[in-house]
Amino acid sequence: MIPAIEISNLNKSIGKKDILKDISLTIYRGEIVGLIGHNGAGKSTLINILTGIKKPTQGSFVIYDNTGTMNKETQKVIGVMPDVDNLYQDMTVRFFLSYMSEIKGAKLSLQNIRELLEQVGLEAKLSNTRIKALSFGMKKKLCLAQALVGEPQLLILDEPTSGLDVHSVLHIKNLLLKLRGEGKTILLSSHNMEEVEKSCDRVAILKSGELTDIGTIEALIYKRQGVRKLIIRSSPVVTSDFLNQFALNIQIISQESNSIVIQVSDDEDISLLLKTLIEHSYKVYEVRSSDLQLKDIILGE
Ligand SMILES: Nc1ncnc2c1ncn2[C@@H]1O[C@H](COP(=O)(O)OP(=O)(O)OP(=O)(O)O)[C@@H](O)[C@H]1O
Repeated sequence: MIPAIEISNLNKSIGKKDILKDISLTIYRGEIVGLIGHNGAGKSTLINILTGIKKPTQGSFVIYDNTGTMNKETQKVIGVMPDVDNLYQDMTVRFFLSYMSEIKGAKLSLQNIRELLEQVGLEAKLSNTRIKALSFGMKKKLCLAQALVGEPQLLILDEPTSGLDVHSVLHIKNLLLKLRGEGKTILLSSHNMEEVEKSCDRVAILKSGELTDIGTIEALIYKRQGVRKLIIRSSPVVTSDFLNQFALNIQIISQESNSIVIQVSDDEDISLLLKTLIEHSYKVYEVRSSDLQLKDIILGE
């Protein structure tokens, strides 16, 4: 695995306030990493440091073999979404994208602009519209289109889907997965835990400026929960006597009037349980995971 971003002992203080505390983190090429944490945890500050908007107080980082500050080489490698408020409101969409591509040393044809807009889910006919006439969601997609100018190897995206409708969120998620398939690296911050669960390979958790954990979602959940749990709703409800009678290697953790929560360590045990229930004319209405989700992890932080 080759690193795309290597952050070493990064600190950021403003006045007497420590905003980022000793962050060390490696993001590998070709992965999507989600940066999550409460409001004020330091996500935007970290992203702003990596994208050259803010300077760290201490520590260093390497992006695609370029150390520290944003130079021309790094700029070519990174695609960054600007803040919606920083868009040039009087420019047309087309002029804005051409202008931004020139800054990056890329040249966009009208066809390239149309393709970029379509990629982010904007209609190509919007290319002659002034930015101030776009809705918030459209502006947000334009910001993403700008990040994609020049086909950068690394995308650093601060809340790319906040404020977007469900279709657009899905569209952007699929776009990010497609880009990852092409070998791009993506670091994104988000409060949308479902989006993070569905698109990120690993998740980094920031809490009050500290990196408290990083790993795959499964690893983060397993670390906190330790075991796999399933809810089974059936008629009649399954009892421990039933499990003992058939020597099923399953432990009941809790029981409701119409369902049980079981702890399992092997998929085969689930299969055997369901088979036994059906053979004994049990009606199984629902089998679902009661595993923690990312939102539970954040709530527990
Ligand atoms: N210019 C500044 N001066 C003083 N404090 C600041 C400044 N910018 C950010 N902070 C503080 O730094 C901390 C981290 O802010 P940051 O915007 O990085 O958090 P975040 O995790 O992105 O939050 P959110 O999820 O709300 O966007 C907050 O406590 C914030 O008040």
